[in-house]
This record gives sequence, C-alpha cells and structure tokens, in this order.
Amino acid sequence: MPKRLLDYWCVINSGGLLSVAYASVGDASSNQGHHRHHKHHDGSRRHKHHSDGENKHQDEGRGSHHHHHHGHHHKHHHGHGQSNVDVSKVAYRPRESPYPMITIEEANKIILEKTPTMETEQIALSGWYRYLAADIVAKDALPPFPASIKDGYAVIASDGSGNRLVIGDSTAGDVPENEVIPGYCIRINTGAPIPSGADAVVQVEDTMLIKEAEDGKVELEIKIMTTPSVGQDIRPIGFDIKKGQKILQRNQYLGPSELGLLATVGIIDVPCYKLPTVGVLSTGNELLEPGEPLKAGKIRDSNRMMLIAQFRESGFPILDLGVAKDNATALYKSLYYGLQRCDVIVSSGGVSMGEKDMLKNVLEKDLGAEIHFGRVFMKPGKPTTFATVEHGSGRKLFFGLPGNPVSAMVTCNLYVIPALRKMAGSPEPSHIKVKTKVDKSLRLDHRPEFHRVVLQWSGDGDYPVASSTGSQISSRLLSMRAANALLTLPPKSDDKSEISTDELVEALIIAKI
Ligand SMILES: Nc1nc2c(c(=O)[nH]1)N[C@H]1C(S)=C(S)[C@@H](COP(=O)(O)OP(=O)(O)OC[C@H]3O[C@@H](n4cnc5c(N)ncnc54)[C@H](O)[C@@H]3O)O[C@H]1N2
Ligand code: MOO
Repeated sequence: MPKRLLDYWCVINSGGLLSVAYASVGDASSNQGHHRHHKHHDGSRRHKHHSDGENKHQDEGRGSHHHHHHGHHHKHHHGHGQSNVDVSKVAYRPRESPYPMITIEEANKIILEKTPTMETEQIALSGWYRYLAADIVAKDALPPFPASIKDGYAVIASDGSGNRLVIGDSTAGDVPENEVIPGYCIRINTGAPIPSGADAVVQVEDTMLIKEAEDGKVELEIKIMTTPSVGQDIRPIGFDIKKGQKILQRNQYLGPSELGLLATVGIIDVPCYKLPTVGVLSTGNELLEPGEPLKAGKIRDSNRMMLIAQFRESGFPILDLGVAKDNATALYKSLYYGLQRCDVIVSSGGVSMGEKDMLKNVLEKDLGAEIHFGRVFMKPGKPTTFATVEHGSGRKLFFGLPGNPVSAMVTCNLYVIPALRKMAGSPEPSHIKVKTKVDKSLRLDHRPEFHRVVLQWSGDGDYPVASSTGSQISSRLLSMRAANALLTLPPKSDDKSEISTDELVEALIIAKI
C-alpha cells in the first residue's frame, strides 16, 4: 500500500474517535508527535486502516496517487467530538498535490458512473420539476365521445346542401337530447358531443339564416351552402389519445405539456424519481454574510447565494449549510450534519494547497469518504474534488468546488448539475452543445478553458455569435454575468495559441434559452 502525502498531513489530535486516525502515525516514535492510542468508540481496536506501524517521512507519499481501497467505508463517523485532522504543522504540509490531474472527460465519466439514480415515489400531480419513473398508458380515450371541431350545425351528410330545420342545440359540457333525423340539424359548438343521427358538422360560416323566432333567441331554419361529407369536422372517440395508448415514457421530463397530458388521462398520483436534496456549504474564515459590513481581511460570501440559486433554478431542493470556519472540526460538523439530511453536498473553498485547505482530509479521515478525484486539468476549476460516502440510507455525493466564485459556478454547472439530473432520472443529464463563432479572436490558456460568453442568435450567419464576458480571472464573478454558455477552448499548443473569428468552437449551454 503506497503511502500518501495526506497521511502525514493528518495526525491524530485528540478525541481519537476514528480508527483511521492511527493510520498516519502508526508508530509511537513518529516525528508527527502527540500521537495517542485511543480506544475506538466501540471500545475495540479492530480496524487499522492503512497502518503498518512504520515511522513515516513526509516525502514518502510523493508521486503516489489517491486511488485507495483500504476500508474507509466503515461507519466510523459519529458527528460529534473533534475532527482527527490536524494541520497545525504548516511546515510539513504537502508541497505537491497528492491528487493526479485528470482530464475533464475523465472527471465527467467518473461522476456519472458513481452517481446513483434516486428511488421512486408516487407524488400528487402538481407543477413540479420531476422525471417520470414509469410509462404512462391512457386509461381513457380523448375525446371520450365524438366531438365537434367547429361551431356550426350537426347534420346528416346525405341530406346534401339546402335547408334544414333546427331542432335543438349541443353545447360543450352537455349531452344533446334530440336526435338528428333527415331534413333536420342541431346547432353545435366546438368540443360539444355530436348528437345521435348526425354524421357531419357544417361550420356556421357555410350557412345562412332562413327563419328565427320573433325575439331572435332561437334559430328555426337555416340553409347549408356547401355539400357536407361524412365525418366532416368531427373528432371521433380516441382521435387525439387512444385508450390504452402509451402517452409518456419512463424518464421523460415532466414539463408543462407532459403534466397537462397526465391531467388529461386522470393520473393524479404520478410515479416519479425523488429529487436529490442538495446541501450547500461555504468554507473560510474570511467570509461574512451578505448583509454584514466589510471588515479588515474579510469578504462577503457570494458562493452560497449563487449555488443555492443555481440549484433552485434547476429545480432541486436545497439545504443551506451555512459557512464553516477553516478548522477541521467545524468542517467535520457541517459535513456530518449535511450528510444526515442531504443526498448531495456541494461546498466551495478549501480544496487547494493552502494549509487551511483541509476538506479532503476531513472527508477521508473523519467521514470515511472515498475521494475519486481531487484535481482536473481545466480552467477555471483545477482543484475540483469529487467524493462519495456510503451512508446508511445510500450513497451520498460530495462535490468540493474551488472557492473562487467563477470556478465554483463553472464547475457547478459542468459537474454538479448533470449529476443531479441523473439522480433525478434524466436520461440525458449532460449539457447541450452548440457550435459557435467568436466575435473577436481569443487567446488560449495552457489549460483547457471554459470561457464565459454571451451567445446571440440575432446575426444573419449560420451560427450563434459568442461574445466574451471580458477578463476571465477566476475571482471575477462579473465574467459570469449574463453568460449563457461556456466556450470549450482547447489548451494552447506550439502551433495554436488563439481562436480566430472564422473557426467553429463548441459551447455548452448553461442558461435557459
Ligand atoms: N499553491 C497553489 N495555490 C493555488 C492553487 C494551486 O494549484 N497551488 N490553485 C489555485 C486555484 S486554480 C484555485 S481555483 C484556488 C482554489 O482554492 P480553494 O478551493 O482552496 O478555495 P479558497 O482558498 O478557500 O478560496 C479561494 C478564493 O475564493 C474566495 N472564496 C472562497 N469562498 C468564497 C465564497 N463563499 N464567496 C466568495 N469568495 C470566496 C477566497 O476568499 C479566495 O480568494 O486556489 C488557487 N491556489
Ligand atoms: O482553476 Mo482555478 O479555478 O483557475 O482559478
């Protein structure tokens, strides 16, 4: 079992709740200091995760990678007490990330592979954001009776054109009392049942009034000016929807029209996938609430508002997990709290190389999470972290987004939203891609870049035109303002350092268009 840098970075401090805390300091003579053998919560010392009791040196883990399956899945988290992560020895922090840099494609693949689909439930028909969990078959036909397509007269076609006596009416919602017999007709409205005897409808525009009651309230006789044909302007039973017809498929997104269809066929308990609840957490000692006045060294938390709004807009229920201070116990408590209540936790900040960036340690050491990746070759969003935790009630996903607001927003769109869609039952959770041309040439970065643009279709070219939102530095949230797409720019190479205005570039649509 190769040793990882993180193992040295995490040393037991106090409390000793976790068996895994032995891991990095297996030997009492370890130079990591203050190591104490604590009993497990259950009083045993059975689990010795990746511990072999040897004395460790910080450099040992260099170059080793993070894929490890050494039994982190024990339910050894309790949600109280202290974290077992200690980052007090800043001098010994890793100077190189122990996480291999993976590609965007790999990241997408890993996320979708690890993302489960939610369970299903029956839910009362309403205007929510949901995906269907079963095919829907019409239990009734539409129309359920032969219905008129026009306002006019129900006639017998073989009577031909010419005069008819009007012997009653059929309005929508009523059942016509009279029968149409030769030489007679019944006044009828759009959607009303065809009276028995009639086999055609003649629209009012093709008729003339011959005789009315004295008060003008009743038509007594009319003239049919055209020659009707059998079935004219009649919707037979089941013309729109046949009884027994499959009208909606499992995994179909239920938008307004689909909800209308369910209403039509009387499905009021709808089989749907549950929606994942998303816990949103900000991290950092520098963060103030939006309503607070600025103080020295502080900034206001923009990410929590932004991510919450993004999830709400995308239809997912959220739980605001607040701001966790930059200490392992605070992070542990917030994450533990979130894990009990959410299906997915999305945090921002604390995933890079600073000595306060201890989220990954807390996930692994305190929560038994498996980190699937901790770095992606992309801009913005390099330190994006994805982990899963096997929890009593199923697998929970954890996305550790970078703290820079743009990085958080881009990676939320790129990675979190598709995962949430998959959980909710979407058959195609990824973003829509379109080809576009830039209005001004763009310099390429050494990392593949998601350049924020405003796409416009108003031009007369064949492709939408992409306008950059300006400086793309990850801290500048103004570069997300009004952006409706992310240009997927390739990394700079020896023979290509910019994108010109006559090239086609792919863009991911991130807004409602
Ligand atoms: N030595 C290295 N340093 C950094 C690296 C690196 O590879 N080596 N990567 C850089 C990149 S790329 C990014 S992106 C950032 C990400 O850092 P973290 O995810 O650890 O985030 P923090 O350090 O906590 O914060 C970064 C930045 O964002 C501000 N922030 C954080 N949370 C919020 C919030 N909720 N609202 C508004 N602003 C927030 C924070 O104040 C920092 O300015 O790391 C680079 N460093
Ligand atoms: O990857 Mo960081 O997100 O450039 O700023």
